[in-house]
Amino acid sequence: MMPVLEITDLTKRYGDLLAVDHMSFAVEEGETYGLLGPNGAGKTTTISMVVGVLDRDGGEVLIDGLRHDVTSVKTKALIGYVPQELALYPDLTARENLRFFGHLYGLTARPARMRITEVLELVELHERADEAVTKYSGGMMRRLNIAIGLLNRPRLLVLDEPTAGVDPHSRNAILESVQRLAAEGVATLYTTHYMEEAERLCDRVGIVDAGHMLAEGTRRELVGLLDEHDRVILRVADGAARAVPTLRDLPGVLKAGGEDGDLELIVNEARSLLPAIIGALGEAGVEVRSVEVREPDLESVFLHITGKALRD
Ligand SMILES: Nc1ncnc2c1ncn2[C@@H]1O[C@H](COP(=O)(O)OP(=O)(O)OP(=O)(O)O)[C@@H](O)[C@H]1O
Repeated sequence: MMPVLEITDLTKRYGDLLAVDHMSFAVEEGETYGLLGPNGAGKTTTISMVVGVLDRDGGEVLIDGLRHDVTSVKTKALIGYVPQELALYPDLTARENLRFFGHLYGLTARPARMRITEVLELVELHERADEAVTKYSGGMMRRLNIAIGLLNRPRLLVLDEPTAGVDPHSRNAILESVQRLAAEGVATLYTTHYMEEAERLCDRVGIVDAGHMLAEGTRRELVGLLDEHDRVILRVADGAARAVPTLRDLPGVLKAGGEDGDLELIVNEARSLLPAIIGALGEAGVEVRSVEVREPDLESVFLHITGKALRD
């Protein structure tokens, strides 16, 4: 299958600064790809070149296999771009804003009306669509900005830090919209410096720092780069030592130990093993009081690769 977006050796200089250095990756249909990196890593510069608002100094961008740059009209029509800055008319209602932008995109009245209803529902603003945008919260404005980016039914949706600084309700609405769009086959390129969000939303993540793509893959693949495993810590009523041999025999348990009221296990995949662990303890007559799972995460991966924390 041909990827919706394929970039090769994308490069950008600002004077002496190599802001993006031979960046390459691809995003498939229905895939959500996250660029994860700290401020200044080059995420915005990369996606500005991807969408064609910024000239590149080197490399190639293909959208649906077609060469794409700042002057490409045909490929630009395949992209929905939602920048960090809001571009809205505050005195108009959400629906009027959408009508205005729909007109700019060349949508005629009837299809526009239908599409506007669809995108309003997608970002969960339909109930407040006829209020002036001045009355909206920051998160609602961000959702309206996304709705505008969706008007032209993009094949590729590009979102630059869409949840930065928004309230939890809007954040959820945004993440759910992206998930629904992915189910419809939209390819999404997403930048964030929130590790949890990249983990929850993205099928694959590219870890970037100082203009470089340091590693990419699924969460599992990236965590697999670490020499770390999941850890399960159980607090039990009594008989901890008695349970240890039983636990060691469970498939997927690499190490088990315990004394007093605590048991600690090193396992392959904690979440899928928990029922077996708790079941085995029950059979051994050991009562479990609490369970804690510690999994290595993308933050640990970033730390491992760069030697520094993702957030300052
Ligand atoms: N127009 C510009 N002129 C000069 N330097 C720039 C320009 N735009 C960005 N830079 C620099 O390029 C580097 C990458 O910036 P970029 O905005 O792409 O990073 P980012 O990962 O998107 O960070 P943020 O999350 O803060 O947007 C930074 O060092 C930044 O200071």
